[in-house]
Amino acid sequence: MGSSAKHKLPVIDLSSKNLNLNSSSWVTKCGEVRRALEEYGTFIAIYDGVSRELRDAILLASNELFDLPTEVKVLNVLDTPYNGYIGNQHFNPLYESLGIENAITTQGVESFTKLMWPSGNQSFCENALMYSKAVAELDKIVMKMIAESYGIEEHYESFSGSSSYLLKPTKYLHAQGDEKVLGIMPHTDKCFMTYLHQDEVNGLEILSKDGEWIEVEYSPSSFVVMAADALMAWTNGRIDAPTHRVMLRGDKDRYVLGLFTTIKDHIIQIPQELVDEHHPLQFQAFDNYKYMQFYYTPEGLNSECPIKTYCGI
Ligand SMILES: O=C(O)CCC(=O)C(=O)O
Ligand SMILES: [Fe+2]
Repeated sequence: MGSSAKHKLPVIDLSSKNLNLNSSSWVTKCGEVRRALEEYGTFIAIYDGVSRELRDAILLASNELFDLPTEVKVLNVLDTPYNGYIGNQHFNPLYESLGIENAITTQGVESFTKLMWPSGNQSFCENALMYSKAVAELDKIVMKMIAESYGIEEHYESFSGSSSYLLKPTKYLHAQGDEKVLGIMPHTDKCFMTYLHQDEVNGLEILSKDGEWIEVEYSPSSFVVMAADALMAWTNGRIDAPTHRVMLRGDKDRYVLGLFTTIKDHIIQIPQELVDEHHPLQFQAFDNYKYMQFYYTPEGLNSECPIKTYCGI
Protein backbone atom coordinates (compact mmCIF):
# COMPACT_ATOMS: atom_id res chain seq x y z
CA MET A 1 0.00 0.00 0.00
CA GLY A 2 1.70 3.18 -1.17
CA SER A 3 0.68 6.81 -1.14
CA SER A 4 -1.42 7.66 -4.13
CA ALA A 5 -0.58 9.93 -7.00
CA LYS A 6 -3.38 8.55 -9.13
CA HIS A 7 -6.29 9.42 -6.84
CA LYS A 8 -7.51 12.85 -5.93
CA LEU A 9 -10.59 13.36 -3.80
CA PRO A 10 -13.46 15.14 -5.54
CA VAL A 11 -14.02 18.75 -4.48
CA ILE A 12 -17.67 19.85 -4.58
CA ASP A 13 -18.84 23.42 -4.14
CA LEU A 14 -21.77 23.47 -1.70
CA SER A 15 -21.66 27.22 -0.99
CA SER A 16 -25.10 28.75 -0.64
CA LYS A 17 -24.66 31.05 -3.63
CA ASN A 18 -24.16 28.01 -5.85
CA LEU A 19 -27.09 25.96 -4.55
CA ASN A 20 -30.58 26.52 -5.82
CA LEU A 21 -32.98 23.77 -4.82
CA ASN A 22 -35.08 24.15 -7.95
CA SER A 23 -32.37 24.34 -10.55
CA SER A 24 -30.82 21.73 -12.79
CA SER A 25 -27.46 22.46 -11.14
CA TRP A 26 -28.92 21.09 -7.88
CA VAL A 27 -29.69 17.79 -9.61
CA THR A 28 -26.19 17.75 -11.13
CA LYS A 29 -24.66 18.41 -7.69
CA CYS A 30 -26.71 15.60 -6.10
CA GLY A 31 -25.23 13.26 -8.71
CA GLU A 32 -21.71 14.52 -7.98
CA VAL A 33 -22.13 13.96 -4.25
CA ARG A 34 -23.48 10.46 -4.78
CA ARG A 35 -20.73 9.49 -7.23
CA ALA A 36 -17.99 10.85 -4.95
CA LEU A 37 -19.37 8.91 -1.99
CA GLU A 38 -19.83 5.72 -4.01
CA GLU A 39 -16.27 5.94 -5.32
CA TYR A 40 -14.36 7.19 -2.25
CA GLY A 41 -16.81 7.29 0.67
CA THR A 42 -15.75 10.91 1.11
CA PHE A 43 -15.24 14.25 -0.65
CA ILE A 44 -14.10 17.78 0.08
CA ALA A 45 -16.92 20.31 0.35
CA ILE A 46 -16.45 24.01 -0.19
CA TYR A 47 -18.95 25.51 2.22
CA ASP A 48 -19.45 29.13 3.23
CA GLY A 49 -21.62 28.56 6.32
CA VAL A 50 -18.70 29.10 8.74
CA SER A 51 -17.15 32.56 8.55
CA ARG A 52 -13.42 33.11 8.80
CA GLU A 53 -13.93 34.89 12.16
CA LEU A 54 -15.88 31.95 13.58
CA ARG A 55 -13.29 29.47 12.31
CA ASP A 56 -10.43 31.44 13.84
CA ALA A 57 -12.31 31.85 17.11
CA ILE A 58 -13.17 28.17 17.47
CA LEU A 59 -9.67 27.01 16.59
CA LEU A 60 -8.21 29.43 19.14
CA ALA A 61 -10.72 28.16 21.69
CA SER A 62 -9.54 24.59 20.98
CA ASN A 63 -6.01 25.64 21.89
CA GLU A 64 -7.25 26.93 25.25
CA LEU A 65 -9.27 23.77 25.78
CA PHE A 66 -6.32 21.41 25.34
CA ASP A 67 -4.17 23.65 27.55
CA LEU A 68 -6.44 22.84 30.51
CA PRO A 69 -4.97 20.45 33.11
CA THR A 70 -5.53 16.74 32.42
CA GLU A 71 -7.44 16.42 35.76
CA VAL A 72 -10.06 18.76 34.29
CA LYS A 73 -10.23 17.19 30.83
CA VAL A 74 -10.82 13.69 32.24
CA LEU A 75 -13.99 14.97 33.91
CA ASN A 76 -15.67 14.84 30.50
CA VAL A 77 -17.18 11.35 30.64
CA LEU A 78 -19.83 10.31 28.10
CA ASP A 79 -22.00 7.20 27.69
CA THR A 80 -20.19 6.18 24.52
CA PRO A 81 -16.71 4.97 25.40
CA TYR A 82 -13.84 6.98 23.89
CA ASN A 83 -16.02 9.97 23.09
CA GLY A 84 -15.48 11.80 26.39
CA TYR A 85 -11.75 12.38 26.75
CA ILE A 86 -8.90 10.58 25.04
CA GLY A 87 -5.30 11.48 25.65
CA ASN A 88 -1.92 9.79 25.90
CA GLN A 89 -3.07 6.38 24.67
CA HIS A 90 -0.08 4.17 24.07
CA PHE A 91 -1.28 3.25 20.55
CA ASN A 92 -2.09 6.86 19.53
CA PRO A 93 0.39 8.82 21.70
CA LEU A 94 0.13 12.13 19.80
CA TYR A 95 -3.67 12.18 19.74
CA GLU A 96 -5.99 13.98 22.17
CA SER A 97 -9.72 14.71 21.85
CA LEU A 98 -12.73 15.89 23.84
CA GLY A 99 -16.30 15.18 22.77
CA ILE A 100 -19.18 17.63 23.27
CA GLU A 101 -22.53 15.85 23.16
CA ASN A 102 -25.71 17.50 21.83
CA ALA A 103 -23.53 20.20 20.36
CA ILE A 104 -26.30 22.01 18.53
CA THR A 105 -28.18 22.64 21.78
CA THR A 106 -27.40 25.43 24.25
CA GLN A 107 -27.78 22.94 27.08
CA GLY A 108 -25.24 20.49 25.56
CA VAL A 109 -22.56 23.10 24.98
CA GLU A 110 -23.21 24.90 28.28
CA SER A 111 -22.85 21.80 30.41
CA PHE A 112 -19.53 20.93 28.71
CA THR A 113 -18.27 24.51 29.14
CA LYS A 114 -19.22 24.54 32.85
CA LEU A 115 -17.36 21.29 33.40
CA MET A 116 -14.18 22.59 31.74
CA TRP A 117 -14.37 26.19 33.02
CA PRO A 118 -16.43 26.28 36.24
CA SER A 119 -16.07 30.07 36.34
CA GLY A 120 -17.45 30.28 32.79
CA ASN A 121 -16.18 30.80 29.25
CA GLN A 122 -18.91 32.59 27.35
CA SER A 123 -16.98 32.93 24.11
CA PHE A 124 -16.17 29.20 23.94
CA CYS A 125 -19.81 28.38 24.57
CA GLU A 126 -21.13 30.76 21.92
CA ASN A 127 -18.57 29.84 19.28
CA ALA A 128 -18.90 26.07 19.78
CA LEU A 129 -22.68 26.32 19.47
CA MET A 130 -22.57 28.59 16.42
CA TYR A 131 -19.98 26.38 14.73
CA SER A 132 -21.90 23.14 15.39
CA LYS A 133 -25.15 24.64 14.10
CA ALA A 134 -23.44 25.86 10.93
CA VAL A 135 -21.91 22.46 10.19
CA ALA A 136 -25.21 20.74 11.02
CA GLU A 137 -26.67 22.84 8.15
CA LEU A 138 -24.05 21.33 5.86
CA ASP A 139 -25.14 17.88 7.08
CA LYS A 140 -28.75 18.69 6.17
CA ILE A 141 -27.69 19.70 2.65
CA VAL A 142 -25.52 16.62 2.11
CA MET A 143 -28.15 14.21 3.48
CA LYS A 144 -30.86 15.81 1.35
CA MET A 145 -28.65 15.35 -1.69
CA ILE A 146 -27.92 11.70 -0.92
CA ALA A 147 -31.59 10.95 -0.22
CA GLU A 148 -32.81 12.71 -3.39
CA SER A 149 -30.22 11.06 -5.53
CA TYR A 150 -31.39 7.58 -4.43
CA GLY A 151 -35.09 8.57 -4.33
CA ILE A 152 -35.31 7.78 -0.60
CA GLU A 153 -36.26 11.22 0.79
CA GLU A 154 -39.19 9.87 2.81
CA HIS A 155 -36.98 7.34 4.56
CA TYR A 156 -34.53 10.06 5.51
CA GLU A 157 -37.30 12.35 6.73
CA SER A 158 -38.52 9.58 9.03
CA PHE A 159 -35.33 9.81 11.12
CA SER A 160 -33.65 13.12 10.30
CA GLY A 161 -35.20 14.63 13.44
CA SER A 162 -33.35 11.99 15.49
CA SER A 163 -29.89 13.21 14.43
CA SER A 164 -27.61 13.86 17.35
CA TYR A 165 -24.39 15.87 16.93
CA LEU A 166 -21.10 15.33 18.73
CA LEU A 167 -18.51 18.09 18.32
CA LYS A 168 -15.01 16.72 18.88
CA PRO A 169 -12.12 19.18 19.04
CA THR A 170 -8.96 17.14 18.43
CA LYS A 171 -5.27 17.93 18.83
CA TYR A 172 -2.26 16.07 17.45
CA LEU A 173 1.14 16.87 18.89
CA HIS A 174 3.68 17.50 16.14
CA ALA A 175 5.95 14.71 14.99
CA GLN A 176 9.60 14.77 16.05
CA GLY A 177 11.89 14.85 13.03
CA ASP A 178 11.09 14.55 9.33
CA GLU A 179 9.68 11.03 9.32
CA LYS A 180 5.91 10.59 8.93
CA VAL A 181 4.45 9.23 12.17
CA LEU A 182 1.07 7.80 13.08
CA GLY A 183 -1.48 10.26 14.49
CA ILE A 184 -4.48 7.96 14.58
CA MET A 185 -4.71 4.29 13.61
CA PRO A 186 -6.65 3.20 10.51
CA HIS A 187 -10.38 2.94 11.26
CA THR A 188 -13.86 3.64 9.95
CA ASP A 189 -16.19 5.92 11.91
CA LYS A 190 -19.05 4.21 13.70
CA CYS A 191 -21.57 7.03 13.53
CA PHE A 192 -23.71 8.06 10.51
CA MET A 193 -21.71 10.90 8.93
CA THR A 194 -18.53 12.79 9.76
CA TYR A 195 -17.58 16.40 8.95
CA LEU A 196 -13.95 17.41 9.47
CA HIS A 197 -12.41 20.85 9.51
CA GLN A 198 -8.76 21.62 10.25
CA ASP A 199 -6.25 24.38 10.71
CA GLU A 200 -3.57 24.57 8.03
CA VAL A 201 -1.80 21.31 8.96
CA ASN A 202 -2.72 18.31 6.77
CA GLY A 203 -2.39 14.67 7.79
CA LEU A 204 -5.62 12.82 6.99
CA GLU A 205 -5.27 9.84 4.63
CA ILE A 206 -8.06 7.82 3.03
CA LEU A 207 -7.70 4.25 1.80
CA SER A 208 -8.97 3.97 -1.78
CA LYS A 209 -10.85 0.91 -3.03
CA ASP A 210 -7.68 -0.29 -4.76
CA GLY A 211 -5.64 -0.09 -1.57
CA GLU A 212 -3.77 3.22 -2.00
CA TRP A 213 -3.53 5.79 0.80
CA ILE A 214 -4.75 9.14 -0.50
CA GLU A 215 -3.22 12.14 1.29
CA VAL A 216 -6.01 14.65 1.80
CA GLU A 217 -5.12 18.30 1.39
CA TYR A 218 -7.84 20.78 2.11
CA SER A 219 -7.91 24.45 2.85
CA PRO A 220 -9.18 25.84 6.16
CA SER A 221 -12.34 27.00 4.39
CA SER A 222 -13.31 23.49 3.25
CA PHE A 223 -14.69 20.44 5.01
CA VAL A 224 -14.10 16.73 4.59
CA VAL A 225 -17.48 14.98 4.35
CA MET A 226 -17.11 11.29 5.17
CA ALA A 227 -19.52 8.36 5.25
CA ALA A 228 -19.51 6.33 8.44
CA ASP A 229 -20.63 2.74 9.10
CA ALA A 230 -24.31 3.58 9.71
CA LEU A 231 -24.61 5.33 6.34
CA MET A 232 -23.06 2.30 4.69
CA ALA A 233 -25.68 0.00 6.24
CA TRP A 234 -28.56 2.40 5.49
CA THR A 235 -27.56 2.63 1.80
CA ASN A 236 -27.37 -1.18 1.67
CA GLY A 237 -23.64 -0.95 0.97
CA ARG A 238 -23.94 1.40 -2.05
CA ILE A 239 -21.72 3.81 -0.11
CA ASP A 240 -18.77 2.37 1.83
CA ALA A 241 -17.41 3.93 5.00
CA PRO A 242 -13.77 4.57 4.04
CA THR A 243 -10.88 3.43 6.19
CA HIS A 244 -8.82 6.45 7.18
CA ARG A 245 -5.85 7.34 9.37
CA VAL A 246 -3.78 10.36 10.26
CA MET A 247 -0.05 10.57 9.53
CA LEU A 248 1.89 13.53 10.89
CA ARG A 249 4.92 15.28 9.59
CA GLY A 250 6.54 18.64 10.36
CA ASP A 251 6.94 20.71 13.49
CA LYS A 252 3.44 22.13 14.05
CA ASP A 253 0.70 20.73 16.26
CA ARG A 254 -2.47 19.91 14.29
CA TYR A 255 -5.97 20.99 15.36
CA VAL A 256 -9.10 19.42 13.92
CA LEU A 257 -12.80 19.89 14.59
CA GLY A 258 -14.93 16.85 13.91
CA LEU A 259 -18.71 16.98 13.88
CA PHE A 260 -20.13 13.46 14.05
CA THR A 261 -23.82 12.75 13.43
CA THR A 262 -25.50 9.73 15.00
CA ILE A 263 -29.14 8.68 14.70
CA LYS A 264 -30.50 8.14 18.22
CA ASP A 265 -33.64 6.40 19.50
CA HIS A 266 -34.68 5.22 16.06
CA ILE A 267 -34.45 1.86 14.33
CA ILE A 268 -33.05 2.52 10.86
CA GLN A 269 -34.69 0.41 8.14
CA ILE A 270 -32.87 -0.31 4.88
CA PRO A 271 -34.93 1.31 2.07
CA GLN A 272 -36.55 -1.19 -0.27
CA GLU A 273 -35.61 1.14 -3.15
CA LEU A 274 -31.96 0.17 -2.61
CA VAL A 275 -32.60 -3.56 -2.79
CA ASP A 276 -32.83 -5.35 -6.14
CA GLU A 277 -31.37 -8.38 -7.90
CA HIS A 278 -27.99 -6.65 -8.32
CA HIS A 279 -28.05 -5.33 -4.74
CA PRO A 280 -29.44 -8.03 -2.44
CA LEU A 281 -30.30 -6.93 1.09
CA GLN A 282 -27.06 -6.82 3.10
CA PHE A 283 -28.18 -5.41 6.46
CA GLN A 284 -31.04 -5.77 8.91
CA ALA A 285 -32.75 -2.80 10.51
CA PHE A 286 -30.44 -1.46 13.23
CA ASP A 287 -30.01 1.10 15.98
CA ASN A 288 -27.02 3.39 15.26
CA TYR A 289 -26.46 4.32 18.91
CA LYS A 290 -26.59 0.69 20.11
CA TYR A 291 -24.18 -0.23 17.31
CA MET A 292 -21.70 2.31 18.70
CA GLN A 293 -21.98 0.65 22.11
CA PHE A 294 -21.55 -2.78 20.51
CA TYR A 295 -18.35 -1.67 18.78
CA TYR A 296 -16.61 -1.30 22.13
CA THR A 297 -17.44 -4.85 23.28
CA PRO A 298 -14.77 -7.54 22.76
CA GLU A 299 -16.86 -8.94 19.88
CA GLY A 300 -17.06 -5.54 18.17
CA LEU A 301 -13.40 -4.70 18.73
CA ASN A 302 -12.26 -8.06 17.36
CA SER A 303 -14.45 -7.98 14.27
CA GLU A 304 -12.97 -7.17 10.87
CA CYS A 305 -16.17 -5.41 9.87
CA PRO A 306 -18.15 -4.62 13.04
CA ILE A 307 -21.23 -3.24 11.23
CA LYS A 308 -21.56 -6.55 9.35
CA THR A 309 -21.08 -8.51 12.56
CA TYR A 310 -23.72 -6.32 14.25
CA CYS A 311 -26.48 -6.24 11.64
CA GLY A 312 -25.20 -7.85 8.44
CA ILE A 313 -27.21 -10.55 6.65
O1 LIG B 1 -7.89 14.20 12.32
C1 LIG B 1 -8.49 13.84 11.33
O2 LIG B 1 -8.35 14.42 10.25
C2 LIG B 1 -9.40 12.64 11.40
C3 LIG B 1 -9.90 12.32 12.78
C4 LIG B 1 -10.68 11.04 12.81
O3 LIG B 1 -10.57 10.21 11.96
C5 LIG B 1 -11.64 10.79 13.91
O4 LIG B 1 -11.67 11.55 14.88
O5 LIG B 1 -12.39 9.79 13.82
FE1 LIG C 1 -12.29 8.88 11.97
